[in-house]
Amino acid sequence: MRSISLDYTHSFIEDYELENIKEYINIAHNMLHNEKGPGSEYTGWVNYPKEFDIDEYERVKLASEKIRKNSEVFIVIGIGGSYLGARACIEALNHNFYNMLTSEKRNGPEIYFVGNNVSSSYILELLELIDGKDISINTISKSGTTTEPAIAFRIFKEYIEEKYGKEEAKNRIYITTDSKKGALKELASKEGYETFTVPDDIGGRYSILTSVGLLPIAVSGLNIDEIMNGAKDGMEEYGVLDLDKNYSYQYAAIRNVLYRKGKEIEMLTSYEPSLFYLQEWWKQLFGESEGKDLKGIYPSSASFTTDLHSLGQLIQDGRRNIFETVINIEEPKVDMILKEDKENLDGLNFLSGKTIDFVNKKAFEGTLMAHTSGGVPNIILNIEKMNEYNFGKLIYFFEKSCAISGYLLGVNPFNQPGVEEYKKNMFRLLGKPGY
Ligand SMILES: O=P(O)(O)OC[C@H]1O[C@](O)(CO)[C@@H](O)[C@@H]1O
Repeated sequence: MRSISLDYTHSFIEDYELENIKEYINIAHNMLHNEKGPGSEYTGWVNYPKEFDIDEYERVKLASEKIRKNSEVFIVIGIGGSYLGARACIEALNHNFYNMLTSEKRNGPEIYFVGNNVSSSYILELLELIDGKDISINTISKSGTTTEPAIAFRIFKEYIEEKYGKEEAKNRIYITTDSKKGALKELASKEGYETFTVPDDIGGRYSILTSVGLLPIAVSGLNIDEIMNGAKDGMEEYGVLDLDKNYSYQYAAIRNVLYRKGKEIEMLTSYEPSLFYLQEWWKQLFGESEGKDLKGIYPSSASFTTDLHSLGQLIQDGRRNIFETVINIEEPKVDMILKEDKENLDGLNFLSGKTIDFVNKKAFEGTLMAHTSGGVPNIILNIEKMNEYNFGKLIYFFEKSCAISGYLLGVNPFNQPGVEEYKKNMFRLLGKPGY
């Protein structure tokens, strides 16, 4: 039994439909593995779990230990692929109320993310929140020129220098950026900050398993060795060119078949609120990779049962253009049994002796029945338990299926030319020289 498995028996897809697409999967696999497809210069993530720079990896661990010792607050500055992966992992695997725990219980600094918007209230209220606490910051930007994190870094650099002085600030500022170029690289070299690299051949949205994700994840106390072990096993399991055995390729194939049948919206759902940022990370991965050349599945997400009371109506009875992919965590982190109540005023005694997760699983089963009876195809991704190992494997599962899916669609899954449009307009409106 594999720790992550895919069940497409509720997707309304017949085996022969997958059989029909097998040859295209083979082509996509060869394009990716032989570096013959568009964007092949950004496929360094494919072998990364086995070929990463061990010296840098050890430096990440040392830096994380130092930060855990000298900081009550750790600030992660970055946007898109430069923060979503770390946030997804930290939230999925740590306590649901991590930042609110006492420091003894949390066993690591509070972690906040900034530079992923341009909200003055957000930035200033964060500064207010951390006032008086010892902090370190990690600015992450592959290009080193993205406006949102650049503004946040300017503000937090000044804050930290005023608080500690320029010399001590150097012990508390960590930069993750390109190995050679960009404003951030230049600034880091000039100021003498400890620097980590985003490999040249790995784009932002595929970078979670590099220092980009690993430093913040390690600061939160999670075991990054286990994450990399999971990714390494994922690399083996999802490298097999056999559609019958490769769940990652099955996921790519099923999405493609559904898209051709007019299912243009995919909703990634979960019954664990701690997976909210995993869903956000997934949206960037698939949205930026596939949404181009007037094509692409629209990646959306929902948190159940919460959103069953809002979006549920639309899914059940609205336009039939949606399919769902459900992340089903088989074993919850913790659980409790519901007790018998003598008076039973709420009428819930029929549940006594059952666990809360039992109720959650029945909600999942009931929703699956309802939505499939409403004609909504469901793909189920069963994950035995959300731990570091399975998280690393899941990341690799999605990255691999996204690349294959992009090639099946006939797009370059590794560029994002459309993102530039808003930036150009914003710069022009702000009066940036050259725009
Ligand atoms: O790491 P950078 O260069 O700051 O880019 C951040 C994000 O901005 C984008 O380039 C565009 O949104 C993403 O692809 C990337 O993840």
